[in-house]
Amino acid sequence: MISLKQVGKTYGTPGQEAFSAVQDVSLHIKPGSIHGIIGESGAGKSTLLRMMNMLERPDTGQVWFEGLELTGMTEHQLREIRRQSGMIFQQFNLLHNRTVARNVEMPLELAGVPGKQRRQRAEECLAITGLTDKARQYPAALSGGQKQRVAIARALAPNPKVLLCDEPTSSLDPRTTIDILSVLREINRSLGVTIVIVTHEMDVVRRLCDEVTVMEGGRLTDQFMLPSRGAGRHGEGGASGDEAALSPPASYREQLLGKAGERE
Ligand SMILES: Nc1ncnc2c1ncn2[C@@H]1O[C@H](COP(=O)(O)OP(=O)(O)OP(=O)(O)O)[C@@H](O)[C@H]1O
Repeated sequence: MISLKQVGKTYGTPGQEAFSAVQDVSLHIKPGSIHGIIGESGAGKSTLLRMMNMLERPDTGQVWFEGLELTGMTEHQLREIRRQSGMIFQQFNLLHNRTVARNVEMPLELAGVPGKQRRQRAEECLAITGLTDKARQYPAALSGGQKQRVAIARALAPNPKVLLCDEPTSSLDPRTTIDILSVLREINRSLGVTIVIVTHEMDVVRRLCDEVTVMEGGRLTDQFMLPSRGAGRHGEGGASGDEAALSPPASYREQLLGKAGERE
Protein backbone atom coordinates (compact mmCIF):
# COMPACT_ATOMS: atom_id res chain seq x y z
CA MET A 1 0.00 0.00 0.00
CA ILE A 2 2.50 2.63 1.24
CA SER A 3 6.25 2.10 1.52
CA LEU A 4 8.78 4.52 2.85
CA LYS A 5 12.35 3.66 1.95
CA GLN A 6 15.08 5.25 4.04
CA VAL A 7 13.27 8.58 4.16
CA GLY A 8 14.72 11.59 5.93
CA LYS A 9 13.57 15.17 6.51
CA THR A 10 15.61 18.11 7.74
CA TYR A 11 13.98 21.47 8.54
CA GLY A 12 15.71 24.81 8.47
CA THR A 13 16.38 27.72 6.18
CA PRO A 14 19.81 28.81 4.95
CA GLY A 15 21.67 30.58 7.74
CA GLN A 16 19.76 28.70 10.46
CA GLU A 17 20.88 25.56 12.19
CA ALA A 18 19.30 22.59 10.38
CA PHE A 19 17.09 20.26 12.40
CA SER A 20 16.81 16.63 11.43
CA ALA A 21 13.17 15.65 12.16
CA VAL A 22 13.20 12.19 10.54
CA GLN A 23 16.23 10.06 9.75
CA ASP A 24 16.57 6.94 7.63
CA VAL A 25 13.09 5.47 8.22
CA SER A 26 11.88 2.47 6.20
CA LEU A 27 8.32 1.36 6.77
CA HIS A 28 5.66 -0.65 4.96
CA ILE A 29 1.94 -0.13 5.52
CA LYS A 30 0.01 -3.27 4.59
CA PRO A 31 -3.23 -2.92 2.63
CA GLY A 32 -6.29 -3.21 4.85
CA SER A 33 -4.29 -2.79 8.07
CA ILE A 34 -4.58 -0.32 10.93
CA HIS A 35 -1.06 0.91 11.59
CA GLY A 36 -0.20 3.04 14.62
CA ILE A 37 2.78 5.38 14.85
CA ILE A 38 3.52 6.16 18.49
CA GLY A 39 6.17 8.25 20.21
CA GLU A 40 6.72 11.28 22.37
CA SER A 41 6.20 14.87 21.29
CA GLY A 42 8.77 15.89 18.67
CA ALA A 43 9.65 12.29 17.74
CA GLY A 44 8.87 12.97 14.07
CA LYS A 45 5.50 11.15 13.87
CA SER A 46 3.55 13.87 12.03
CA THR A 47 6.41 14.53 9.65
CA LEU A 48 6.50 10.83 8.81
CA LEU A 49 2.73 10.72 8.25
CA ARG A 50 2.80 13.80 6.03
CA MET A 51 5.54 12.22 3.92
CA MET A 52 3.16 9.34 3.11
CA ASN A 53 1.15 11.58 0.76
CA MET A 54 4.02 14.00 0.12
CA LEU A 55 2.46 16.92 1.98
CA GLU A 56 6.00 16.94 3.33
CA ARG A 57 8.62 16.10 0.72
CA PRO A 58 11.45 13.97 2.08
CA ASP A 59 15.00 15.21 1.47
CA THR A 60 16.29 11.66 1.17
CA GLY A 61 14.76 8.28 0.38
CA GLN A 62 11.65 7.25 -1.55
CA VAL A 63 7.91 7.13 -0.97
CA TRP A 64 5.81 4.52 -2.79
CA PHE A 65 2.00 4.49 -2.93
CA GLU A 66 0.17 1.58 -4.60
CA GLY A 67 3.24 0.70 -6.65
CA LEU A 68 3.92 4.28 -7.78
CA GLU A 69 6.99 6.20 -6.71
CA LEU A 70 5.81 9.60 -5.48
CA THR A 71 9.13 11.20 -4.78
CA GLY A 72 9.76 12.31 -8.35
CA MET A 73 6.19 13.46 -9.07
CA THR A 74 5.08 17.03 -9.69
CA GLU A 75 2.47 18.72 -7.45
CA HIS A 76 -0.06 18.28 -10.27
CA GLN A 77 0.54 14.51 -10.36
CA LEU A 78 0.43 14.31 -6.57
CA ARG A 79 -3.04 15.88 -6.45
CA GLU A 80 -4.58 12.72 -7.89
CA ILE A 81 -2.64 10.53 -5.44
CA ARG A 82 -3.77 12.69 -2.51
CA ARG A 83 -7.40 12.07 -3.48
CA GLN A 84 -6.74 8.43 -2.65
CA SER A 85 -5.50 9.32 0.83
CA GLY A 86 -7.87 11.17 3.15
CA MET A 87 -6.47 13.02 6.16
CA ILE A 88 -7.91 13.87 9.55
CA PHE A 89 -6.37 16.07 12.22
CA GLN A 90 -6.54 16.78 15.95
CA GLN A 91 -8.24 20.15 15.38
CA PHE A 92 -10.79 18.86 12.79
CA ASN A 93 -10.07 21.75 10.34
CA LEU A 94 -13.72 22.31 9.39
CA LEU A 95 -14.94 25.41 7.57
CA HIS A 96 -17.21 27.24 10.00
CA ASN A 97 -19.21 29.16 7.44
CA ARG A 98 -20.36 25.96 5.69
CA THR A 99 -22.93 23.47 6.86
CA VAL A 100 -21.85 19.96 7.83
CA ALA A 101 -23.00 18.59 4.44
CA ARG A 102 -21.14 21.29 2.53
CA ASN A 103 -17.97 20.60 4.52
CA VAL A 104 -18.21 16.96 3.45
CA GLU A 105 -18.84 17.99 -0.17
CA MET A 106 -15.77 20.22 -0.23
CA PRO A 107 -13.16 17.76 -1.59
CA LEU A 108 -15.65 16.71 -4.26
CA GLU A 109 -16.23 20.33 -5.25
CA LEU A 110 -12.47 20.79 -5.62
CA ALA A 111 -12.37 17.68 -7.81
CA GLY A 112 -15.15 19.08 -10.05
CA VAL A 113 -17.81 16.49 -9.13
CA PRO A 114 -21.32 17.72 -10.16
CA GLY A 115 -23.66 19.00 -7.42
CA LYS A 116 -26.18 16.16 -7.36
CA GLN A 117 -23.47 13.50 -7.10
CA ARG A 118 -21.71 15.53 -4.40
CA ARG A 119 -24.82 15.82 -2.28
CA GLN A 120 -25.55 12.12 -2.63
CA ARG A 121 -22.01 11.15 -1.64
CA ALA A 122 -22.04 13.56 1.32
CA GLU A 123 -25.26 11.90 2.54
CA GLU A 124 -23.66 8.46 2.26
CA CYS A 125 -20.56 9.53 4.17
CA LEU A 126 -22.56 11.24 6.90
CA ALA A 127 -24.61 8.04 7.27
CA ILE A 128 -21.37 6.04 7.67
CA THR A 129 -20.23 8.34 10.50
CA GLY A 130 -23.70 8.49 12.10
CA LEU A 131 -24.40 12.17 11.44
CA THR A 132 -27.31 12.12 8.98
CA ASP A 133 -29.41 14.30 11.29
CA LYS A 134 -26.70 16.99 11.51
CA ALA A 135 -26.28 17.61 7.76
CA ARG A 136 -27.81 21.11 7.86
CA GLN A 137 -26.14 22.25 11.08
CA TYR A 138 -23.05 24.45 11.22
CA PRO A 139 -19.89 23.11 12.93
CA ALA A 140 -20.26 25.56 15.84
CA ALA A 141 -23.39 23.65 16.94
CA LEU A 142 -21.53 20.33 17.23
CA SER A 143 -19.53 18.63 19.99
CA GLY A 144 -15.84 17.80 19.47
CA GLY A 145 -16.64 14.17 18.70
CA GLN A 146 -19.30 15.18 16.18
CA LYS A 147 -16.87 17.59 14.53
CA GLN A 148 -14.35 14.78 14.16
CA ARG A 149 -17.08 12.59 12.61
CA VAL A 150 -17.70 15.34 10.06
CA ALA A 151 -13.97 15.47 9.33
CA ILE A 152 -13.92 11.69 8.87
CA ALA A 153 -16.96 11.88 6.52
CA ARG A 154 -15.20 14.61 4.53
CA ALA A 155 -12.02 12.52 4.27
CA LEU A 156 -14.10 9.55 3.07
CA ALA A 157 -16.01 11.50 0.42
CA PRO A 158 -13.51 10.95 -2.43
CA ASN A 159 -13.50 7.21 -1.61
CA PRO A 160 -9.86 7.02 -0.48
CA LYS A 161 -7.84 3.82 -0.12
CA VAL A 162 -6.17 5.06 3.05
CA LEU A 163 -6.99 7.42 5.91
CA LEU A 164 -4.01 9.23 7.41
CA CYS A 165 -4.96 10.29 10.94
CA ASP A 166 -2.83 12.79 12.88
CA GLU A 167 -3.70 12.61 16.60
CA PRO A 168 -7.44 12.42 15.79
CA THR A 169 -8.52 11.86 19.40
CA SER A 170 -6.03 14.05 21.27
CA SER A 171 -8.51 16.84 21.97
CA LEU A 172 -11.37 14.49 22.88
CA ASP A 173 -12.42 13.05 26.24
CA PRO A 174 -11.97 9.30 26.87
CA ARG A 175 -15.60 8.37 26.11
CA THR A 176 -15.60 10.30 22.82
CA THR A 177 -12.18 8.86 21.97
CA ILE A 178 -13.65 5.36 22.19
CA ASP A 179 -16.56 6.41 19.90
CA ILE A 180 -14.21 7.84 17.27
CA LEU A 181 -11.96 4.77 17.40
CA SER A 182 -14.98 2.55 16.79
CA VAL A 183 -15.99 4.67 13.78
CA LEU A 184 -12.45 4.25 12.38
CA ARG A 185 -12.46 0.51 13.10
CA GLU A 186 -15.81 0.12 11.34
CA ILE A 187 -14.57 2.04 8.28
CA ASN A 188 -11.56 -0.25 8.11
CA ARG A 189 -13.64 -3.40 8.57
CA SER A 190 -16.59 -2.65 6.32
CA LEU A 191 -15.01 -0.47 3.62
CA GLY A 192 -11.51 -2.00 3.65
CA VAL A 193 -9.89 1.41 4.04
CA THR A 194 -6.31 1.17 5.33
CA ILE A 195 -5.72 3.38 8.37
CA VAL A 196 -2.48 4.97 9.57
CA ILE A 197 -2.82 6.74 12.90
CA VAL A 198 -0.29 8.93 14.69
CA THR A 199 -0.79 9.13 18.43
CA HIS A 200 1.03 9.57 21.72
CA GLU A 201 -1.68 7.58 23.52
CA MET A 202 -0.92 3.94 24.27
CA ASP A 203 -4.59 3.19 24.75
CA VAL A 204 -5.44 4.33 21.21
CA VAL A 205 -2.92 1.86 19.79
CA ARG A 206 -4.10 -0.86 22.12
CA ARG A 207 -7.73 -0.47 21.16
CA LEU A 208 -7.35 0.05 17.43
CA CYS A 209 -4.13 -1.08 15.78
CA ASP A 210 -2.87 -4.28 14.14
CA GLU A 211 0.71 -3.12 13.95
CA VAL A 212 2.70 -0.35 15.60
CA THR A 213 5.82 1.63 14.74
CA VAL A 214 7.66 3.39 17.56
CA MET A 215 9.45 6.67 16.76
CA GLU A 216 12.09 8.23 18.97
CA GLY A 217 14.22 11.27 18.15
CA GLY A 218 13.35 11.06 14.44
CA ARG A 219 14.24 7.38 14.16
CA LEU A 220 12.17 4.23 13.96
CA THR A 221 13.19 2.36 17.11
CA ASP A 222 10.73 -0.54 17.15
CA GLN A 223 7.96 -2.14 15.15
CA PHE A 224 5.68 -5.03 16.05
CA MET A 225 2.30 -6.65 15.46
CA LEU A 226 -0.40 -6.59 18.09
CA PRO A 227 -2.47 -9.70 18.90
CA SER A 228 -5.63 -9.95 16.81
CA ARG A 229 -8.34 -7.50 17.73
CA GLY A 230 -10.85 -9.39 19.85
CA ALA A 231 -13.45 -8.44 22.41
CA GLY A 232 -10.97 -8.77 25.28
CA ARG A 233 -8.50 -6.39 23.76
CA HIS A 234 -11.03 -3.64 23.30
CA GLY A 235 -12.93 -4.05 26.50
CA GLU A 236 -10.42 -2.91 29.08
CA GLY A 237 -8.85 0.35 30.00
CA GLY A 238 -5.11 -0.02 30.59
CA ALA A 239 -2.93 3.09 30.95
CA SER A 240 -4.69 6.40 30.51
CA GLY A 241 -3.56 8.82 27.80
CA ASP A 242 -1.66 10.84 30.40
CA GLU A 243 0.18 7.82 31.76
CA ALA A 244 0.99 6.68 28.24
CA ALA A 245 2.38 10.10 27.36
CA LEU A 246 4.78 9.85 30.30
CA SER A 247 5.98 6.35 29.44
CA PRO A 248 9.45 6.04 27.96
CA PRO A 249 9.39 4.89 24.30
CA ALA A 250 11.61 1.91 25.07
CA SER A 251 8.74 0.36 27.01
CA TYR A 252 6.02 0.72 24.38
CA ARG A 253 6.50 -2.86 23.17
CA GLU A 254 6.46 -4.25 26.69
CA GLN A 255 3.44 -2.23 27.73
CA LEU A 256 1.40 -2.90 24.61
CA LEU A 257 2.18 -6.58 24.24
CA GLY A 258 2.23 -7.16 27.98
CA LYS A 259 -1.20 -5.60 28.48
CA ALA A 260 -2.69 -7.34 25.46
CA GLY A 261 -1.14 -10.62 26.61
CA GLU A 262 -2.66 -10.33 30.07
CA ARG A 263 -6.10 -10.21 28.56
CA GLU A 264 -5.59 -13.15 26.17
N1 LIG B 1 7.81 23.05 9.41
C1 LIG B 1 8.74 22.84 10.35
N2 LIG B 1 9.81 23.66 10.48
C2 LIG B 1 10.77 23.45 11.40
N3 LIG B 1 10.74 22.42 12.29
C3 LIG B 1 9.70 21.58 12.23
C4 LIG B 1 8.63 21.75 11.28
N4 LIG B 1 7.74 20.75 11.47
C5 LIG B 1 8.21 19.99 12.48
N5 LIG B 1 9.38 20.50 12.95
C6 LIG B 1 10.19 19.95 14.04
O1 LIG B 1 10.47 18.60 13.73
C7 LIG B 1 10.37 17.78 14.89
C8 LIG B 1 9.39 16.66 14.63
O2 LIG B 1 8.10 17.24 14.51
P1 LIG B 1 6.78 16.35 14.32
O3 LIG B 1 5.62 17.27 14.36
O4 LIG B 1 6.96 15.48 13.16
O5 LIG B 1 6.84 15.46 15.65
P2 LIG B 1 5.69 14.69 16.41
O6 LIG B 1 6.29 13.43 16.90
O7 LIG B 1 4.50 14.59 15.51
O8 LIG B 1 5.39 15.67 17.62
P3 LIG B 1 3.99 16.13 18.26
O9 LIG B 1 3.39 14.88 18.85
O10 LIG B 1 4.38 17.12 19.29
O11 LIG B 1 3.18 16.70 17.14
C9 LIG B 1 9.96 18.69 16.04
O12 LIG B 1 11.10 19.03 16.79
C10 LIG B 1 9.40 19.92 15.34
O13 LIG B 1 9.61 21.07 16.10
